[in-house]
Amino acid sequence: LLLTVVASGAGNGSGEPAISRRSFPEGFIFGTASAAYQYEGGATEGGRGPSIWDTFTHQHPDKIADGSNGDVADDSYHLYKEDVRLMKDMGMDAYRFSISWTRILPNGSLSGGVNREGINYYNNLINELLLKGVQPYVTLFHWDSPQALEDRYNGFLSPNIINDYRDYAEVCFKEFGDRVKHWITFNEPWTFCSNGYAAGVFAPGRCSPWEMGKCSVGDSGTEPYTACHHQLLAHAESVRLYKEKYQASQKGKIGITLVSHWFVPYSRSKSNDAAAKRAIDFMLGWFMDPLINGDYPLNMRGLVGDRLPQFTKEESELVKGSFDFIGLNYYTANYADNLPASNGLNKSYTTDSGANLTGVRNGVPIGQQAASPWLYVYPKGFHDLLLYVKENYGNPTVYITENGVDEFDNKTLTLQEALQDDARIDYYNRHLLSLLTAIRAGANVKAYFAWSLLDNFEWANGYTVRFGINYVDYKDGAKRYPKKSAHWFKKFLQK
Ligand SMILES: OC[C@@H]1[C@@H](O)[C@H](O)[C@@H](O)c2nnnn21
Repeated sequence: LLLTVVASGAGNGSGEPAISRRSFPEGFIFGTASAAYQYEGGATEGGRGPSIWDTFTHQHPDKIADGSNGDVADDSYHLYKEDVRLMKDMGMDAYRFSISWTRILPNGSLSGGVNREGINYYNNLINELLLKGVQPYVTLFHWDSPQALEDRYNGFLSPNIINDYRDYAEVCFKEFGDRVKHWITFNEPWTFCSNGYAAGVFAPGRCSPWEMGKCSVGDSGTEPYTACHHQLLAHAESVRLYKEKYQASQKGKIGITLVSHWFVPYSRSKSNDAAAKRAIDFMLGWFMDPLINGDYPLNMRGLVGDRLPQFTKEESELVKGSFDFIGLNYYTANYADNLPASNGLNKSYTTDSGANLTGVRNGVPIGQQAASPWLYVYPKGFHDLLLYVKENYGNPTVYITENGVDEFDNKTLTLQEALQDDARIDYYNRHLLSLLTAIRAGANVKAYFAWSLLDNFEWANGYTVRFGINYVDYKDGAKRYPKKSAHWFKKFLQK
């Protein structure tokens, strides 16, 4: 009861960890997470080819809050050893990072050639991690599709990408699989397909003309579903390859990372309960239902109709059960009620669920709003989401692959002031407590990765917000400085 009360209510304010790693089951893994385009920089170094995020930021700087890009970012391409030192100093067990597809295959396809300099970079990073006793958890795709495949056949809108992705994954299994024992095929298909093809605010920036992204091309009512259908099939094909050809000898585990908010009915009514259920089906069920049951949720089938692709019998059997673990990213929660009936003309993923989602009810936010406007602090949602997955999807092995909070980049602060991230300590205190209550209620969670090790390029927000446990001084060679939360984690992680 105490843990639940504290997790849902106040943090402990003092900044001291309310709990520590010793409160968690023996062998529970703690780490930090990152992504190639947000961290590496070296965008044209070492033979790397352009991704759709290079194109998107350079062609549409107006779509990035500060007009910035990942050309240099945190310069982890050169500073990765410093990154490993920081995570080791905190006592982290593992590091989740993504491989840039175009650093390995600059033209996207195997036929375009393997870039040995790219292989070398990731070998150096993996070897440095293992030398310092930190386990690598590798994401194969964190939104940075090869521009060459976008040009050749519209990237994930074409089934051609399934083979190219599988070939790319096989190069990684072959080159790194002797040391990498945890593979994540895709990061958040939901975000890639909704922001990239419905809203049009992320690369490749496609959407219907009336959507907020002001896109020149796209269809928000069909393309999100097509792109993510191909991501699910590419995921399943690469899992089949790993299990048939590599898992026996390499003894690793493979899964996929999904994201979901928790959804609270706006008011107690059957109608709003149903709206909350549609909301989670359209965000989490979109992928969990195929992975667990072999088809999309009934809610989606009923509301999206023939705009939602069909799985063949073989595809359904290939996708169903295609994981050793489910990666889950949790940040926030929304209230859900019903969207007013639409004109039925402007079809879009963003309105198909018929659920109206907001962080505020009668003028009161569901929790403290962070710098990112979509992020409201609601730790109870973490517990409730994990119990929902346990009860509705057979309690699969779950790794929390991201959880975290941001503050604004505030240029009026001194460096010392900018390091005082008490709100982040409170966020982690409360969310780790909530996670512990869920584990004690039977949720099958085996790992937790904090987003993020460093401040980094936050997509359409550029560098205007900071998610790091360590501060990055972009005005001084991306120098790293531990924030107060880094010292908090060092205490929390003491064995
Ligand atoms: O927005 C903060 C972070 C991004 O930086 C990550 O790249 C992305 O995986 C994510 N999903 N939810 N929240 N996040």
